[in-house]
Amino acid sequence: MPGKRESWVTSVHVARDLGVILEPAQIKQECRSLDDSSATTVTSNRCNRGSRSAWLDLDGLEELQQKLPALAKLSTMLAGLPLELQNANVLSGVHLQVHPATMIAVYPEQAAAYALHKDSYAPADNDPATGATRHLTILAYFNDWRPGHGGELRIHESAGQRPDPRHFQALEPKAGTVVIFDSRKVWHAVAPSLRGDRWAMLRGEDPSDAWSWSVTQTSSLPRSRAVLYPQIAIHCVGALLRVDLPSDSMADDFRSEMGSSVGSTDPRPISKNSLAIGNQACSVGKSSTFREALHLHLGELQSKLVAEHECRLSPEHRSLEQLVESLKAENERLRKLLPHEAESLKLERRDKSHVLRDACQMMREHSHLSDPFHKQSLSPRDRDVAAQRSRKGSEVAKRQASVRKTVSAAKQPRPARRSSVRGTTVLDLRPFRQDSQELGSICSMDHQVESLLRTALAAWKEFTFQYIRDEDEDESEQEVEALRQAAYKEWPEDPNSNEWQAQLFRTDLARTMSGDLNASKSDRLNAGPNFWRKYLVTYPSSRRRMLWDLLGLMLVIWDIYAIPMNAFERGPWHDKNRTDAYIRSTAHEEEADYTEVAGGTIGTARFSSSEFRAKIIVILLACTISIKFDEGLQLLALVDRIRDRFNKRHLDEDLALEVHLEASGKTVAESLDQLNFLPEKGSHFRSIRMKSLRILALACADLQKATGYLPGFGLLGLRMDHFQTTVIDSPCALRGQVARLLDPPLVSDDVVQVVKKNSCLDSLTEDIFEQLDQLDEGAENFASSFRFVGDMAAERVLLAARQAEMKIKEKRPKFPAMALCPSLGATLSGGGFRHAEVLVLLYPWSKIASEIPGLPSVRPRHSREFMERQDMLPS
Ligand SMILES: O=C(O)CCC(=O)C(=O)O
Ligand SMILES: [Fe+2]
Repeated sequence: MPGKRESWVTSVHVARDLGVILEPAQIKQECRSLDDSSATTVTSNRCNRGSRSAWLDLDGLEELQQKLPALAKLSTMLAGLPLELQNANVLSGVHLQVHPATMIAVYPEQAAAYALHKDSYAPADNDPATGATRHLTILAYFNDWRPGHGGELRIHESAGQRPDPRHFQALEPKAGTVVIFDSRKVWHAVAPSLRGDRWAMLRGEDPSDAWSWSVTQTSSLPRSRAVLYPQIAIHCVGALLRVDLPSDSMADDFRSEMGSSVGSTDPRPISKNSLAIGNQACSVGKSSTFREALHLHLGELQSKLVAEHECRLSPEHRSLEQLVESLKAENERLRKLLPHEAESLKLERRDKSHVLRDACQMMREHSHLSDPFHKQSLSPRDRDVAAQRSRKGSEVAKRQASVRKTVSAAKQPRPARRSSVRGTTVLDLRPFRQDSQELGSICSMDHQVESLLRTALAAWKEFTFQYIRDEDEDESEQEVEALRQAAYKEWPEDPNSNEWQAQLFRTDLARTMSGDLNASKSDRLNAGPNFWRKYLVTYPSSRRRMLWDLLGLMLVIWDIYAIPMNAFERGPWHDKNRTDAYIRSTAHEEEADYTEVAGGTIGTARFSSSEFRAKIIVILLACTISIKFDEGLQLLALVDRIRDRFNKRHLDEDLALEVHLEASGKTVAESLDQLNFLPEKGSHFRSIRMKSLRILALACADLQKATGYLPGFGLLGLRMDHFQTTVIDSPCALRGQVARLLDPPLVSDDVVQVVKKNSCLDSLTEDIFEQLDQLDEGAENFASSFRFVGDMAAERVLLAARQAEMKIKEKRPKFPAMALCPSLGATLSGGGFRHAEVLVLLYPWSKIASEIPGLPSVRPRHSREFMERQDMLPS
């Protein structure tokens, strides 16, 4: 039965946690030996970059079994799946053939990825060599995958013809995961593998009989028990095709398999996970046979756990529901009993804490005696003690009755009511609510007894507070509060909240059971090495506590605001005396808006500090940057002016970096008039340079995302042609070319230089120069990287890179030109985009890609209205 999921997900079926069966360690070892012996070759596919693969031939199975037994086993297991699926009637009439070979592929660390694709573009795009149209893709993984390792299989949404590159479901290539999908429908990609080599086994089956095996041929393959498992797991976890097991004999098989894997003959442990999967399967699966099998599995597992935990629950108390019922009855009984007890307690009101303690002790005694577990488990000696305690209890009652007689005008006790008294303890049944299923009963007996008593005590306490409140309405609040706090200290509500408190309680319980009712309070409080901790606990609804919390909240809010603001250099908006400050803040906002528009790419903080709201969108077309503005005329004027002066100065040169501007509202001349622009101050050009790095980084991230992380996309590189450090009359401080660079070398994290606003420019230059100088002529695989935050550090990076390059050119004229490739680093803090960390790679300006293939419409996320205004809608 198909599960109710989004249509694009239903056609992908995933089975996880088959690790026990897949034997990942052995498989991986064999994979490595395969790779080491050069049996793998580089995959020839224009979407696939860097992966290597090999084919395992089913025809030569015997040889394969000898050389690579684990791979052979997994391969036949996967090859057997179509037959199993066909037997189970889940292929809805399609008669599959089976490909006679299985592919094994490795995506080496940081060196491979697979762009968005389908495995079959039937019917138009048949494999020209064979005419085959692949129908079913089967993948199995055996990697020790952890978050951050990359290499996820991305299943993209593809409602229409074109998949949405930003909308996908990522599946981790973890050991034990098997994925099956329709090769003709499902668009998918493999994210770059970031850590460790990523291995996968892949089979593609198709219905054409031109060259493949018939499905039934696979029945002669060795049917290891593993063939059975993925199918079952697929049935239950995916909740998709059909849930009945195909035949009774298979169900029997499964049962016996389960039995043997649970029993002690199998050295491999049944993990908690397999139980969780089982549970999930139970609720999802509809197959009675399968459920039976699972119950069997759970039953055995449970008895194993029970044995392990030495749980001595008698059958009649197994069910927690029963326990709760008896507890409720007990509470009811206590409730009836309490008004009379309270009547006598009233007499001793002068020392209420004392009363409370006595009451609690009585209660404990009571609960202890009526607890079914104790009756059942008490030794004869314990029973004697208990009987003694019971007599003692009735003595107390007698004493209280006699006191009661001496009160001449005893009032009728008020009925206990659930009043809204502040601080009333709510009856706490939490330990019992958690899990009423079989597994719940495996919780330790100690805990149940403790919970039972604690709940009863809570009921008692609740009543006592009510009573006090009812009787002493005239009594001052503080007194009641003091009492409550004393009680709170003595009887913490949650036994698990604090180890020490739990220990205290256990000490109490032990004392109660051994008859030592007179143990003094101070004795108990001083028990344990951490007795002073109680002084740190404040009653939750006390004013002191509330004040404390408020103070904490304010500090947290301040930190959220202040830390990102102070961590880096101060922004120009702090400088009230600078007349050009507003230009910079506008420039800053422009970037903020850019990020907002690019929100799909980077979760950003929006910064809006002034009325200069600039709407900007950057579209990268080949080597031209177009900037479209909506508002923000000051910024517009600034950029316009930069361009004008720039062009005047460099009439004779090609301008690789073109800036197209469009404005609405005032004319440029009008804006220029408004622009209080002081070029000699110069420092705001830092932010312009920084801005160009950031915009490049953003554009690159955006384009990579829009093209589905096509690894072939490369990086956007900036080549500095002209760089002016001291600005005299020209605001043009940076001139360069932007291009897409292919095959940028990878740099490992540990050689990244951190550049600060006060880093020494000369030594930075020297460092880079030395690195460059060590390289061979025409070196292409060189890369140096810098990490920094803020305009001043950006200035240093640009200057140092430029100076080092000039220096090396002087010494070695043939040295290749360098490019800077910015990308956004990890710490995009709350202080705004200005404080985003930028990572800049410096490497040879080579292998330039001339155009970006299939450039998608930029930012489809943006509102239609805005796109219309910006002429962005496709005609
Ligand atoms: O390895 C993977 O996860 C998928 C590989 C793939 O899509 C392919 O080879 O067609
Ligand atoms: Fe694929």
